[in-house]
Amino acid sequence: MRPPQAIHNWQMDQKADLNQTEQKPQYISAFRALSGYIRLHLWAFIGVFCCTLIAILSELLQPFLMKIAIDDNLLAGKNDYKGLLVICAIYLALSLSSFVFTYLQSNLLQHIGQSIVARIRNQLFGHIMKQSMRYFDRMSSGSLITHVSSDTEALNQFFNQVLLSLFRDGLTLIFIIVMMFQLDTTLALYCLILLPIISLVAIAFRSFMRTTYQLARTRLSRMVAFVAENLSGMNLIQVFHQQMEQEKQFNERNGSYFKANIREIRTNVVFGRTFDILSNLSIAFVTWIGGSAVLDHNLEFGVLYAFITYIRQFFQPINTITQQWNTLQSATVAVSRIWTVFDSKPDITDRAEQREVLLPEKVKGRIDFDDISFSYEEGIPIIRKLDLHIEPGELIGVVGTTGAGKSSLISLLCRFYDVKEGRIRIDGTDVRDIPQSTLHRVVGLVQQEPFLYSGSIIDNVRMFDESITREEVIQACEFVGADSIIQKLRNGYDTLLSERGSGLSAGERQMISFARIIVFKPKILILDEASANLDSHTEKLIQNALHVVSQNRTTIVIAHRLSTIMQADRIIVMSRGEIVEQGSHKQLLACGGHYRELYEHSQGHVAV
Ligand SMILES: Nc1ncnc2c1ncn2[C@@H]1O[C@H](COP(=O)(O)OP(=O)(O)OP(=O)(O)O)[C@@H](O)[C@H]1O
Repeated sequence: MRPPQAIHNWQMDQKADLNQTEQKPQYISAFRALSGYIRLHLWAFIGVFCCTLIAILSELLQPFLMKIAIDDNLLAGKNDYKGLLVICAIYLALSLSSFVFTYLQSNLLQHIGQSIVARIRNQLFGHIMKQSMRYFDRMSSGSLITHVSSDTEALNQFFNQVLLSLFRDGLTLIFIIVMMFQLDTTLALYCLILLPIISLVAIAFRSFMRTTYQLARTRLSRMVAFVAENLSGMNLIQVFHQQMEQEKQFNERNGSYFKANIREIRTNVVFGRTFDILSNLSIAFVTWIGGSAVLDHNLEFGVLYAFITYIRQFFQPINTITQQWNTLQSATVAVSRIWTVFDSKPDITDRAEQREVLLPEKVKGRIDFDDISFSYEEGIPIIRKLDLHIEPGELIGVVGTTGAGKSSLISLLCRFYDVKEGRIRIDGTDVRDIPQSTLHRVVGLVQQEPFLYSGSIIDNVRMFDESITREEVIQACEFVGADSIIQKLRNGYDTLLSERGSGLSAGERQMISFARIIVFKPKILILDEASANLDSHTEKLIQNALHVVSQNRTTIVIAHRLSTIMQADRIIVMSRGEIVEQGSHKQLLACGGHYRELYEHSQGHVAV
């Protein structure tokens, strides 16, 4: 069976990429989406707020303390050494407090952020797992991986950078302004004149930085997509000697990413330095205005000193908040992308009023396809009015040309999709009335490309179900004849398979799936035969395995080699979603129709 989502992966990745750049951030809905999670950690957030408050106050009181030391002690000529010592001690205590509470605040916020992101990641994965096949036809695996990895990472940055900055820098700004007004209203008002200029510069840079940031991200994702595509098509590249060509294309993409990065860095540096210049201009301005006031004895020197320190501190938070803008934007886009996934509902669900109408151990295995019709897309029929009735224990072979609808028929029986018209019944019960967990215990599937997980052979046969013993697994493998294959592997049953069982041939993987069937004992077995040419030894092993596994089971075999199903009780010949012939091998040969044609092709060693 062809994995449906593989068809348009590349094209869809491109689409996903375009969507990523086109999507506009929607701040309010993003905050609304996250608010439920934030509420769960409300007390911790209040803790962060308090720590931030104490840390900022500790920091901002230091210049004020210096002002007291200068004006009330040093310049007052009191020679109060003890008072000076007390001020120094308080200064140190404030520094310590600032250090401790900044540490607590950022640790607490990191902890909240990581917990929220871990929870969202879990929910997202769980949600994706519940989707039906139609969803995976629409979504590329690449974009789903992006949602679970990069998008949740963007959220992580939101909590650890943006939120931290909004808390800390926002409050710092407010407190600096309050302290300035506290010290001297006139001088504070002069400083506020600077605010519109600072804001204009920040806004101008923000849009410029957004463009350079997005350019760099788009070029990075194009480069990553290129690498991923090349890795998956490596054999093709090597067969066609395309290494040099691909290297050239990679160099181009890498070069343009490099340029975009340099542009982004340059913009950031220019922005940072512009702020430095603005900060120095402000200091010069305040020194001139404040200094004149000091000379005229209208202002105390300590106040001027504190003002200059506050001006220096004033620019830092504005700078940081502006720099966080891009992170805020990508986090907002990530939230809307994640919530689009959360919004999708599986179209195959258990009916609410479902009762356990079918007991898996009591199933006899009768299957009825009652005049079923089906299409993946509206207006393109794949199965048309197909009527087929299979007796318990029957072995049915299904043959037909490529695209005839054989795999689709099986997908409908497994309820990966629902029929458009008609119904499919198992022992008289409509599959839509059978809970999916029961249905999948009744119907066992050995796929054309069986999926093996990273893990040992034992775990792959028992699907990590620890209640199935090692002995049962070994017995099952011996029963289907997979034992001889497994014994040849380096560590026998404990051999660790790499991702998707890539160390084994298609035939060997199918043999392991046969053992799964024995272990899980489904009453109905579907085999989508491996279409790859198998060596005669493995082919014989598979035929023997099929023979033993099909005993006392209703078995449907989608055959790519007629030799597999010549002994079947009945052979169904499909063409364009319809059954065009059915009967035994001999009867169909005698008819001289489609089957005979297929048989003659196969005798000429052409795959069916
Ligand atoms: N997920 C899908 N989305 C849209 N169309 C699909 C999907 N899967 C299959 N099709 C289309 O449905 C038709 C029947 O496909 P199906 O895989 O059932 O044929 P098949 O007889 O099993 O072919 P093969 O022997 O090559 O596996 C084909 O035209 C195919 O392109």
